[in-house]
Amino acid sequence: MTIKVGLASDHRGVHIKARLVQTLQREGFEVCDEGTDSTDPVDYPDFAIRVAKQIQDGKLDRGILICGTGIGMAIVANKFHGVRAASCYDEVIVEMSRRHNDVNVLCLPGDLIGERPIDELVLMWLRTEFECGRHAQRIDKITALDGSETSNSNLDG
Ligand SMILES: O=C(CO)[C@H](O)[C@H](O)COP(=O)(O)O
Repeated sequence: MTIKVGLASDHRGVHIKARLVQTLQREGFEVCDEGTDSTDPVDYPDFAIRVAKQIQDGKLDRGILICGTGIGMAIVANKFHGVRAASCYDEVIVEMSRRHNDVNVLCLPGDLIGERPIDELVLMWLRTEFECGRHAQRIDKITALDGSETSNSNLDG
């Protein structure tokens, strides 16, 4: 089954996004490019929302968001149910984000990652499986927090 991947960036990640769109299409992924498409300054929440909402709604399997640090994108994306977003770029952290945390939205720091082998890093992330096992019950506890912001007995201790 073809994996559907949504990508979005702000002005600081637009060049990396353009490169990744081409790489992922070449590698056989179904790619949904949600902008931005120029280096004109934009607000990263507007673009994180476009991808995170589709993950929440089951229309995309994975998301890749790029801003200067990856942090703002991750903060926004994690507001959406079922989204597990993390800002990472180191090879070990990127791999672990899949194996232990089942991260489904990879947030990249465009300001830092320009010289790194970004294609290999992202392809590795897309192809690394969640280990399940003991990690699955932890993900279940995270998922249980979705929608329970106002009366959350899970946070009482
Ligand atoms: O990294 C980011 C958010 O986490 C943004 O890319 C960054 O804050 C944008 O800053 P500026 O408007 O100065 O380009």
